[in-house]
Amino acid sequence: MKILVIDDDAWALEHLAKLLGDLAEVHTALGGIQGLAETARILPDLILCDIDMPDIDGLLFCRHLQADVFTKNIPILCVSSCMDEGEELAALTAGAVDVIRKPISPMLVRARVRIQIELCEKSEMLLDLSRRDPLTGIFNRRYFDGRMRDEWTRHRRMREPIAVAMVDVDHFKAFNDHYGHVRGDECLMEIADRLRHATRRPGELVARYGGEEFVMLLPGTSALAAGVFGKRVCEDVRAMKYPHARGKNGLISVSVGLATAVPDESIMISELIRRADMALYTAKKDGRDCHAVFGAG
Ligand SMILES: Nc1nc2c(ncn2[C@@H]2O[C@H](COP(=O)(O)OP(=O)(O)OP(=O)(O)O)[C@@H](O)[C@H]2O)c(=O)[nH]1
Repeated sequence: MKILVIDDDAWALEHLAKLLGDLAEVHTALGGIQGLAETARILPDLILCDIDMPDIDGLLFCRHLQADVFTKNIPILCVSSCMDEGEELAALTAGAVDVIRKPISPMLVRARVRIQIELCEKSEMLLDLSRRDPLTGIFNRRYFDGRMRDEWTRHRRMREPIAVAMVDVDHFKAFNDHYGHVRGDECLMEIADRLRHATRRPGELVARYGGEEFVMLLPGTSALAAGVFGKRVCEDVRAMKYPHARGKNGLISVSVGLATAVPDESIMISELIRRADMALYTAKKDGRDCHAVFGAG
């Protein structure tokens, strides 16, 4: 948890930093301009900002942060030496979450900062929960969709290939029928864990797409590299040696369909996913426990 304290008065700055030092990692900035630079550099979780500063005042500072998508959600506690109701309202309207009065009461400042830290931690937890699949703990489809959109735009700009792998557990209905749903759930958790370990490179991601189907996002991956990846995923799951009485060779296995594209105006994300799905269908038709790359013969 990083707190940035901004004040044009060096003494007040040091006093506040000392007061909060045991609650979080405290950074300081002398004045609004330095405050903006420090915000961009460290992206703090919480900011305490004096209102009355000669370069950029606290209200303008709040508006700057509100206007930027990367900083608009950082809570700002404004510190004011003015007892004016109008200024307090202006600060709250500009985006501050609360206003602290100078001369500060150390106990009240600490209590207010603690509340904000707790709120930050709770919203971080909720954000994480909203991104995850409750059974397996890996990312869910909604998070995958968002990341895919971001990566698609980035790859389009860089004119680089991006690949998607659809991974489907083989004969899973038979697994459930034979061992029951609880064992089925346990099996999905183990497979998710194995797939998570298979995504090693930065930017790679695995998500539960639904039911017994997983999706993997592979940035900067050509068709050739996608094929190598698909083969390794099948091998990794095979190596689990997870018993499946009605599976191929008595073990759990997966089929993997992959598709790759350099994003441009001729193709949409949904088309890439459809191609990966078609490749998955090919892998199932080829006998399962194998991979297929769309368009690769
Ligand atoms: N235990 C458990 N089973 C699930 C879950 N989600 C989906 N399933 C089961 O997964 C099975 C998927 O069956 P099918 O779509 O027929 O596919 P399959 O039996 O794996 O056959 P192939 O894909 O052709 O190899 C169904 O029986 C679903 O009930 C889950 O969260 N937990």
